[in-house]
Amino acid sequence: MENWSSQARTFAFPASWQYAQFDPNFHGQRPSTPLQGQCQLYHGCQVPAVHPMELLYPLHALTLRHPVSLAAPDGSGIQHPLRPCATSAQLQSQEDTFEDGMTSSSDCDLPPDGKRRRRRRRGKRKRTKPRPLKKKPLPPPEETLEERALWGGGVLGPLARVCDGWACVLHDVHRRSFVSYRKQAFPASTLHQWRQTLLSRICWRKPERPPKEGKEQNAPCEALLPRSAAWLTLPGCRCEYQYAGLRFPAATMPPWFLEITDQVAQACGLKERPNSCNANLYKGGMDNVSWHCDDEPLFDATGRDALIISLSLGATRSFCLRPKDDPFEETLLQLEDGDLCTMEGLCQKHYRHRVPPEEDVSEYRVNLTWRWIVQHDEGCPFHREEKLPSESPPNPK
Ligand SMILES: O=C(O)CCC(=O)C(=O)O
Ligand SMILES: [Fe+2]
Repeated sequence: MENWSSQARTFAFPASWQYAQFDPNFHGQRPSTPLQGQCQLYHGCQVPAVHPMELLYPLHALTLRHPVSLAAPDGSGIQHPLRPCATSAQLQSQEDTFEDGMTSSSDCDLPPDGKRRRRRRRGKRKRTKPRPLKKKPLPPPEETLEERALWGGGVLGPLARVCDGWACVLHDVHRRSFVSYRKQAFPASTLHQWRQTLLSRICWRKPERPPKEGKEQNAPCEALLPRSAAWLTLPGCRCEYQYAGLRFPAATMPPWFLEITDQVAQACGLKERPNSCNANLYKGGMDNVSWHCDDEPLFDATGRDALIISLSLGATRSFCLRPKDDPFEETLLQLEDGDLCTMEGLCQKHYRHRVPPEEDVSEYRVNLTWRWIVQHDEGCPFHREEKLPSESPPNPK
């Protein structure tokens, strides 16, 4: 259990936040630290943010009601762990306000077969103004954890419930979506070494399109992905990872990468090693990943419970999640060096997530997200005609 008073930090709430909502399960107890500002804020209740106010709060995660224009605090000396997600100009941009984040660079643009289709233009002009965010009806309830246990990587989840050191960030039974979070699972020296090795030994790719014919010879290439990435699988697997119209062939996890994988698996209490990992390199604050869900057929994460485990190394970046049916309910997490974070259950079916651009960040960040391939590509030696069966917990004794 976290100690509230020793971890208290000060940050500012801009007036434009309509609500701040704390997940009652997040720390499991009310803060003893007094809150500065015009209203009391307790665990598990919503309060209108009347005016920019300061809170003394040991906060790791926050669920917000839009609009989330995170103004930088202007008072000097205020420590601000919730840094602005973007400049106000960027907040006005399509990226932030599109209903579905379906910008041309969005990673969730692909149909389920993974092939990008050209949309036919019917003489309509390209939309220049963002479509307003819209709340949709709540989807029907998913099976509860009592009705069907959450079973991933050989553990009965959510991880925050069963594994020491983990905190709950999101516990959405209705949408069977859970996010767990763990700090300081590894010593600083290990993190430093992992980061150096990953930076130098992963074959990072940043796909680009060369300038169109007729353009100047040394005109810059167009970046097709706002970050660098790599895709790793267990030895023998040759599944490609396709997203955003791009294809990442499998690189086999080398022994040093398997070592990192196993240490992370141990910190999660896993009984089984994940069989793939998507790696992202953010070379500065403008590298980002837009709203998307990891719904590629390889993982079948919208059809069954899926566990995705993320390790962050280097720069602190914001990680945001919001339900597909309610883009106004946003959960914001600051992922710091060494932080572990999961997405569990049907998170990919019901939520989208992103790492927004942050102008004030200059350091590199490496992020590894381990997953389980359950439907191997046809060209992969592990391919089977039928999908692998869903995991199920052992029979109760
Ligand atoms: O960098 C992150 O924290 C998220 C990466 C992500 O969403 C992905 O690889 O699908
Ligand atoms: Fe993702």
